[in-house]
Amino acid sequence: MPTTARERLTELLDGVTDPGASSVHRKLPKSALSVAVDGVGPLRFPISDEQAAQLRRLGRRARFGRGEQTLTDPEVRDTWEIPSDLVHVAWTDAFEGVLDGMRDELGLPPHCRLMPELHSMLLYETGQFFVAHQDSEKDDAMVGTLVVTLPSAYAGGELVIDHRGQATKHRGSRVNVSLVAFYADCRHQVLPVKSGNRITLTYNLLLAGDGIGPVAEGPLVGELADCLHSHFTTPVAPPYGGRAERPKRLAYLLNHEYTARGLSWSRLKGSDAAGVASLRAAAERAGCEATLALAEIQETWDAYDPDEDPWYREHDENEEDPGGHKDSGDADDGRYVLNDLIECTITLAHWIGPETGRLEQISLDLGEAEVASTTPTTDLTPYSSQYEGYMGNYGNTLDRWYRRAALIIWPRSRNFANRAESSPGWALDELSEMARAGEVAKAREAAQSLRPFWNASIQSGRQVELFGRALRTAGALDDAQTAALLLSPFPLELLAPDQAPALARLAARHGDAWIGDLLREWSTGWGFGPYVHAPEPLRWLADLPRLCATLLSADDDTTARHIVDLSWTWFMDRIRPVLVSPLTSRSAAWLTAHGEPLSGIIAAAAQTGSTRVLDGAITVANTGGDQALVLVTAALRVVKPHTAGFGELATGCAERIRASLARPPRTEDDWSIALPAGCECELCKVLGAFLQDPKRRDFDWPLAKEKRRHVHTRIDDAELPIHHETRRLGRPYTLVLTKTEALFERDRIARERHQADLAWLTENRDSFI
Ligand SMILES: O=C(O)CCC(=O)C(=O)O
Ligand SMILES: [Fe+2]
Repeated sequence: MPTTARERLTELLDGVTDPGASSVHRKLPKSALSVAVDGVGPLRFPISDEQAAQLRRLGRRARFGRGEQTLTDPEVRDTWEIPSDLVHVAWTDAFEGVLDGMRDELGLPPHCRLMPELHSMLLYETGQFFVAHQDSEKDDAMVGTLVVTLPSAYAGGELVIDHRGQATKHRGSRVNVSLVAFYADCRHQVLPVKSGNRITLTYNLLLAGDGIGPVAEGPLVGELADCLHSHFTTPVAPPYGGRAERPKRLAYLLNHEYTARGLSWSRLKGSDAAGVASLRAAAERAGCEATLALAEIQETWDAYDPDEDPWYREHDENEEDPGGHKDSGDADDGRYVLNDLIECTITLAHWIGPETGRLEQISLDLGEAEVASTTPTTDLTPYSSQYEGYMGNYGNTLDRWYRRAALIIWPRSRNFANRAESSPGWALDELSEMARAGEVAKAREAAQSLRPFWNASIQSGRQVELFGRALRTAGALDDAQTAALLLSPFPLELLAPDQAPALARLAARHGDAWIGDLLREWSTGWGFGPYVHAPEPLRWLADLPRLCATLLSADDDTTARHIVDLSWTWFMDRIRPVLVSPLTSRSAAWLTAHGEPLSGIIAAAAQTGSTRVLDGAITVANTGGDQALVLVTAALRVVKPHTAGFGELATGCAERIRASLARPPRTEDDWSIALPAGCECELCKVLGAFLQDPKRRDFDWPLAKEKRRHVHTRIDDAELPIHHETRRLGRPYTLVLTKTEALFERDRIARERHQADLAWLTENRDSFI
């Protein structure tokens, strides 16, 4: 007994839509067609070995498509293709009738016609084959393929058509013409020919006329409309708790597969035509809108590889081995054993724009309660899959990706909000359009309906492109609260100089508090940890002077100063932990990479007169350790000569380097090393004392495993010039520490670097102002 409206709807559709065949087979007498090939003459049926040999001489190795490419690979496709401009085919009238019969059996509406378009003539000699594949749609109107096998004597070479795990084998004949038509989404293959020659003509089947299915008669449409009504009025609790809400839409997944090119109201395959026609009529009756869409589906299964030894997996304690990570393509997919479906996400990626009628890119995640289908996704073949072996934190998984078409239905009352959620760019343009037409109040009200999902839709969409549109729309709607709503989801680093004037206009209109709040919100997205590699905001900071110059020339000092302030705060939060960590090769490289953003902030601070920032930078340079010196030197190295803001920094920096050089160099017998702060434990006290002692070079230290590990880690993290080794003798083992010559080498290199920096600073003294 179906319980939800969705289940009732699925059952109704399942009951009335005749699934139609996915492939159909006919035999015709050999008199049904005549074929002549230039250079060979008329073919005589059954085709003799001699004529086959003549065809072979005209043939080229057949190619096949993969994605955008056309390839030859005899491992995939081993057959000869006779150039189709040499081939002339004449059918008797019987052919028309056969095509109409095939159309009906495939479940296509009676008022349209299948139009065959000769694609190629193929010759399979003994041993030749074509592995499983799906034909590409070579024309927008193409719905399937027709394979005509000409009469000849051969064995093997069966055409195997797969549909939802069911394989149908078709054999040709010595005396008859054999015709097989199938939908373009069926995978098929030609098994190796065991003896003789197999000769086929392949046709693209185009659908002519309006293929929109008939709307079922009787009570069905009314019943479906009732289901839709109850679906949209019954709140559903989310699977992981929370408040029950009414579903916003219903996505009915179609039975056949469609490519972006082939998705069209008038070219639906088999049962889909009738199902969609009835459901669309029901949507109309229930006051709903409907359109066709393409969904990306990802399933994650708890799965295992029966060939993998489970004992080995569970008992493997080898620390060196991070676990068996293995990728596999779909060819391997079938060998895994599936346990539970852990997760399934369905995202709409394209739809036929309800207004434009054209395929548009969208991005919208569907909830479980928003999806219905008569064909379970597991019956289909994934277009890609990946097996992930045991990774330590949870078991093995098999990910599978599918593409499915869907009819999306939503209540007309939610038209604006629903479409906006799938396509935020459309929503922004639509709001601007309303405002331009003088309907500003209506536009503001519509904008309010975006609130529940606006952040999420913008963050999953193409933000760069949407940002400019959001600024324009916020201007057109001319209301502080609405503008804040529309703009809040964006990150600050999207703000480019050419958008600065639009932002300055909004700031002037809505006031200092408004722009302050907005900028603060934009900058909270910058929550990166100190070692996360995040080049985008850094590049944006380096370019800050250009942005500020544009704002200043638009007379917006306040916004410019706010931005410099927020940038400095963010930058310092990011840099602070590294300034107090040991200076290692890794942290030095990281700090150097921050020189350019720092110079951007300082130059912008000088432009905007932000003394807090300028003073802050000087304090860091004068009071920070060697780490700060690395950072500030890197910043000075990249500033353009005569950029304001750097004079005092350059002087302070030079003084500190001079002071450091004035200290006497390490003497030959001084082996003392400072252990950086960071741990106060007993072990570190012992380690620190050994390091500090200028006389001691070696230390044999009996220590248990965990303790040895702690000491290693301290030494390695700080890149100290100490060699460490475990002598595996006695209990506990002995950790052998030895100070290395690198200690002196490093000192020498540091002095040389200081000398070079000082010389450079002195030489360029006048360019820092
Ligand atoms: O030769 C056949 O039976 C089928 C050939 C085929 O699958 C193709 O050309 O795509
Ligand atoms: Fe094919």
